[in-house]
Amino acid sequence: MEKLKSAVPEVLKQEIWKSTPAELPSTCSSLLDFFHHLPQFHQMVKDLTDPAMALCCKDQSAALEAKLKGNECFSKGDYPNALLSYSQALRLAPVDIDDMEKNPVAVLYVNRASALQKVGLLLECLRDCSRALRVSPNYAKAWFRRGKANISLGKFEDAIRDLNISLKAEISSSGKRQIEAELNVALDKNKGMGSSGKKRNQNFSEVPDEPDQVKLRCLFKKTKGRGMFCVDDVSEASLVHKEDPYAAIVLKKCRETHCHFCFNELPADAISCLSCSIPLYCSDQCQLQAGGQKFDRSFTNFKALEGLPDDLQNYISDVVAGNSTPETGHIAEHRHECLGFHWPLILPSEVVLAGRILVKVIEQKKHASVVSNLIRILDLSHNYPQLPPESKLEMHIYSIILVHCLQHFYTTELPISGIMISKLVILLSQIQVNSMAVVRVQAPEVRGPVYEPGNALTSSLEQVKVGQAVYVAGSLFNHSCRPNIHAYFLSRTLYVQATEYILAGSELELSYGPQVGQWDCKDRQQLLEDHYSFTCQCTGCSELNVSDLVINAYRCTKPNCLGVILDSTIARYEKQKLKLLLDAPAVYSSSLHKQIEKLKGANINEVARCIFQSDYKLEPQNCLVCGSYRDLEASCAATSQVDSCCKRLQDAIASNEVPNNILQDALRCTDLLRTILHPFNKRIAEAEDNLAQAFCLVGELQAALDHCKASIQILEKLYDPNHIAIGNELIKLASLQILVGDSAASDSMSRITAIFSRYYGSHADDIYPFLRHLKASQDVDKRVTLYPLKAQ
Ligand SMILES: C[S@@+](CC[C@H](N)C(=O)[O-])C[C@H]1O[C@@H](n2cnc3c(N)ncnc32)[C@H](O)[C@@H]1O
Repeated sequence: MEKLKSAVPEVLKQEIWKSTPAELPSTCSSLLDFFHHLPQFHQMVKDLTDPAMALCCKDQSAALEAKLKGNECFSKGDYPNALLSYSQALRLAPVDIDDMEKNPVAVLYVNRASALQKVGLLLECLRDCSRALRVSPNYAKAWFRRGKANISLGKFEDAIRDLNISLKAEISSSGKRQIEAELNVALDKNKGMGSSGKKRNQNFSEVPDEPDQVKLRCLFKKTKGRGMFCVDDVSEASLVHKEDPYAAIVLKKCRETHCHFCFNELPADAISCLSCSIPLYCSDQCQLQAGGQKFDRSFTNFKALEGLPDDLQNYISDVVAGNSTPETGHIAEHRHECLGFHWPLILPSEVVLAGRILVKVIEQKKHASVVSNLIRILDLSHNYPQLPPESKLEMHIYSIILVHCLQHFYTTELPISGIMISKLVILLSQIQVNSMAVVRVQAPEVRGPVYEPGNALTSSLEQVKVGQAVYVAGSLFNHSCRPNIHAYFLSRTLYVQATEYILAGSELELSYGPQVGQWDCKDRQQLLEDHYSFTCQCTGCSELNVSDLVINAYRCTKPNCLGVILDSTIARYEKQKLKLLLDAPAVYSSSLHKQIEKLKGANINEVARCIFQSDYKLEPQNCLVCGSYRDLEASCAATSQVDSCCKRLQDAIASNEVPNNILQDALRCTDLLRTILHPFNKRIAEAEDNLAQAFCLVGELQAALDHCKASIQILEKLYDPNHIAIGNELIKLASLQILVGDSAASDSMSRITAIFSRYYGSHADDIYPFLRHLKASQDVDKRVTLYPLKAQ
């Protein structure tokens, strides 16, 4: 990339840097023309698309090597490593579905199934046996292993069928004896079980009914462009929108850990793409959806299995067919990335995502051209004019490279022209503004019962980004730092839920990241400018709110005064909000009144009063209530010393070892912070939270509980008390209360349940499985804890 960039002549670079969307066809044509005459460019495209050089090809000898390593580990009883080696071998092994007798892939699946059975993963073992049988339906060992797994799962009737088929397929007499012995076990157990032996796989959890979605209307407003508005009143916790992505891609850092189609965590029996060694999937269904290929084996009587009764023939057909049914009209998103090309491995995710969108448009093309379809289908906003010059140049270059890579798959359907490239440049900037990060909750480790110390979780619940996706309708929700809706993901489906009662005709606004209570106005605005190139016009950034006044404020020097002292940058932002309010004469009186009422409603009247008493003068360094002066330079220097002490405590917590001197220092520093910062400053909440974790680790649970409460009390001033951030903190509190046997735990649990269902509806327990553990822990007999306890 850098080489191509530096090869571009200065004059052309300047043109591109300054280009507007209208000038794109011309700048794209010029760059395209320049690259067509540049040998370096042709070499780069060749390297990215030459199957002979591909890093992603299947490799028989590497697969064999991994298999042998797996066998070695297995024979030594090292089953976890055997599992890893067999998985690696499966990823690399070419799939030759014509070789049915002793197919190496089928052998690998059975080997992995054996390792899975050894580590107790029976369902995974069963699935791998079925996969082996899809490749080689008369593979006696696979039926045998399947039968054994079914016995362990208590599914004796299935086990008897598997073993009978295995017996028929097996040719050696020693093999037959082994199968017969296992068959006798299954028959005995089935007799003993009576009707319960008929049990089928009950692994599928019931999907709760989803309520009807709310009626939405897309309207245009001068400040934010198009946005989504509700037609009727929307009650709290209603599902307002649900959508599958137009296109999606797993993030590079999650390639080895999450399914490339649904983005769920990969199970131990993950499978790979049939044609290349890059994507990994959690199931046959995801593999099929993404790759569009399937072991297409309609079962016809195989010689070895001839003469079996009809019911067993049907059973074989069921197992061999699997449960993958391709949807009609489905477009496989990975197919074009897969013929030995390795550009999808090298190019940035958003460029590969643009490729997936373009391919979908090509595949959906009915009568119109690709270019006009691209505009019609993806009528999304973009930020091209606001992009930094270097990004404009990079988008030009990546668009040209992408179109050339795609041409190896689509030759005639994809014309390479300045216009085509210009549409791709716009598509890349649309992706930047409109794509959503698909997130998953990082599951905390749930440890054993509370009376078996050494169990732990104090850290906050983290959301990790696993994918990037474009939702066409979902892109029309604007941002607010005080959102009234919340987005979450199940698999790759977007769900949007109302977090409060919303009046008919109101705009439904999501948070693109920063929220009131999390950061101050200046930091929120900065992030939105940097990532999305817009100046936020939401109510959180244009109306006064207590949180923004106190979150980073200093304490008044006068004893007992709760007024805030702001530094000059924050004061500037808050003054701006006041100015907006005072400059709007028509709404002045009612709007000001409403805002002041809201501030009072926050139940910290002392802070709210500062707005009245300052005569609308928000002077930095002076208390907004009494005017007392604070030297902010000295205060800043004092708090930065505190920072290093907090850092030492955090490091100690991370190492699970908190020496007493570090804990005592942290206590002193937190006291010092209280003398400098406003009592509702977020840094005090963070210090209290660290102390809670540290006290927990040293086994002083009551002290931990007190600091945890102190932290939550501050956060409740910064956020709405029903905000999910408070819900997350309450989880820590509840787990501590349960540990010390505090009866207030049940109140905390009720609040947690209410908050999580506002944000996640009936999916809360599925997304946060530890909520179930926490609920179970209320029952003394089953107590578990999520909080870290003193190590034994
Ligand atoms: C994902 S799109 C939302 C739909 C967009 N308004 C449209 O007309 O297509 C994001 C863009 O909407 C605008 N936007 C969203 N929230 C905004 C806000 N709070 N203040 C100002 N502009 C906003 C910005 O132009 C941003 O780049």
